[in-house]
Amino acid sequence: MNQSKEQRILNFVLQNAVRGDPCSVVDTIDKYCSQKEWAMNVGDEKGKILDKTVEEANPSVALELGTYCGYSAVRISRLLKTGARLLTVEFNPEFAAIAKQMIEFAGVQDKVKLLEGPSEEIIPQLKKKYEVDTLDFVFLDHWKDRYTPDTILLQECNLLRKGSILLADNIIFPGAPDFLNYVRKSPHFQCTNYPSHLEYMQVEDAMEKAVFLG
Ligand SMILES: COCc1ccccc1-c1cc(O)c2[nH]cnc(=O)c2c1
Ligand SMILES: [Mg+2]
Repeated sequence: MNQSKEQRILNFVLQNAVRGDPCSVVDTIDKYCSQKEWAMNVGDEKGKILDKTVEEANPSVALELGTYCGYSAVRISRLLKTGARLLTVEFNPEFAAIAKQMIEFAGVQDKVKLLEGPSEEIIPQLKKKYEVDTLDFVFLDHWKDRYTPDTILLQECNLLRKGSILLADNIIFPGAPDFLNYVRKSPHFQCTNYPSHLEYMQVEDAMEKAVFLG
């Protein structure tokens, strides 16, 4: 049975990156996906915006929606302070299996908890099942049509606190117009747009930061 693209990405990392070195894993995925096969990792250009936002948030508890191969989970967790943790949600079981191995190879498994299932089912479980009080940082990088309902759900579940930082990928491409509308019109969010490019391409994209005001 021939391999998936995601399996090929993982294999390239296992053979070329340094075990236990998150930066080497991130750089190796970028090398493969810019030179051999495009894949929907946030990439290095938008990754630098992600890094800055994570450093600004300095989260004790972070949530990622959309793990894919684990690129941004490794990228985020490498910046977390001692004792801080990242919960990352992936709906696709094949992607989750790849990401689990990627996270373990990078050596960040003690900081990252991979939750497999639909975000709309997992978000309401975060407080009781995963012992979350509130989220300091949320990276939205899953299905664009879930950005708005999941942002509303996070509020309904009292998972945001004054100052919680949301960062959303793919604001332009594939695009999340309803999310942009929602957060920019809401009195509960202070928004900032970060123009960038689609990963590994010379196509316009952007990220949107939305700080919850309480
Ligand atoms: C499956 O489409 C892949 C694709 C094709 C063309 C342009 C953009 C994308 C794209 C890029 C991303 O960063 C993404 N991030 C998260 N969930 C996505 O579905 C996603 C899609
Ligand atoms: Mg994306």
